[in-house]
Amino acid sequence: MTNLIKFTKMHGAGNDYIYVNTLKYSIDHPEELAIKWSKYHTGIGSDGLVLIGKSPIADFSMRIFNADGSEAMMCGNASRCIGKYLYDNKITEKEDITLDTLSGIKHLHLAVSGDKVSKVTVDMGSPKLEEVLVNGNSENLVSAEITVNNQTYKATAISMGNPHLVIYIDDIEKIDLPVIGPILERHPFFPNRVNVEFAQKIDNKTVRMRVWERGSGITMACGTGACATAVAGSIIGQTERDVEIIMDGGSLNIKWDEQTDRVFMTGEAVTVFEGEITL
Ligand SMILES: N[C@@H](CCC[C@H](N)C(=O)O)C(=O)O
Repeated sequence: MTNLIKFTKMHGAGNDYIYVNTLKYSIDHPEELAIKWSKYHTGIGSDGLVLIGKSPIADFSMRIFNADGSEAMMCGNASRCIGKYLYDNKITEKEDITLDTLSGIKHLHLAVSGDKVSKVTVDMGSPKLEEVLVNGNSENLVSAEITVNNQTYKATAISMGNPHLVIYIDDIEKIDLPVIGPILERHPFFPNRVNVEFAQKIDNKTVRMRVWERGSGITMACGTGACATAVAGSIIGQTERDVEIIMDGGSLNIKWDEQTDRVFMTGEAVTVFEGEITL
């Protein structure tokens, strides 16, 4: 008997995932499917696989698998797309949704135009300084030196529920991301690997950022990475707390609220196509 799974391909600023509603279709080996389906030539093609499910403590749940099959704690772009998926497919009528993730419950606020969601704001919670491992000791990196390929950068490590290494530089075009990204992803400071963002300040409220994602490589955008970039920029005095982060595939507005310490991410969510695939 063939087992046909209905999926939806969606993107947020070009960060593209395959979405499966596990309330209808059960998926019992997502790590393998994320690898197989993410391949552009022999699969569906994506940055990874996202499973939408039920939760005992929130309206819905999200699980996210990178293109290499590793499971991630959080995904900013996927949380926005899930808001659109649920509302556009009439699975919920709510415009405020709680989402159970491996990094806690996230709140989504949907901007609806007609009967479709155009933008989503996600309360990403409070950022933390990510602990890195230096000579066996746990340390924080805030504008601290990290050397790769004989080049020293000033880096800040931030957790947005998942780990990020943010490096502000003067000219982002000078970075050979396909070469340096994988080296930094597996730098000994990060035994569990890390997402890497190179950022260039345009002005106090605008940053150009490129990302090398842990487990997926170069992606067109990264929601948690945009949040980490905004937080790092503010901590090291490069930017204000309300900024536009321009990535290869589009931009996100990130606001780090001074009163609550919470980070709010706002951006688009787009449905690309739907399809069916055999397990
Ligand atoms: N693209 C995502 C983050 C996906 C997970 C990341 N690669 C990790 O392993 O932590 C986003 O939009 O936040």
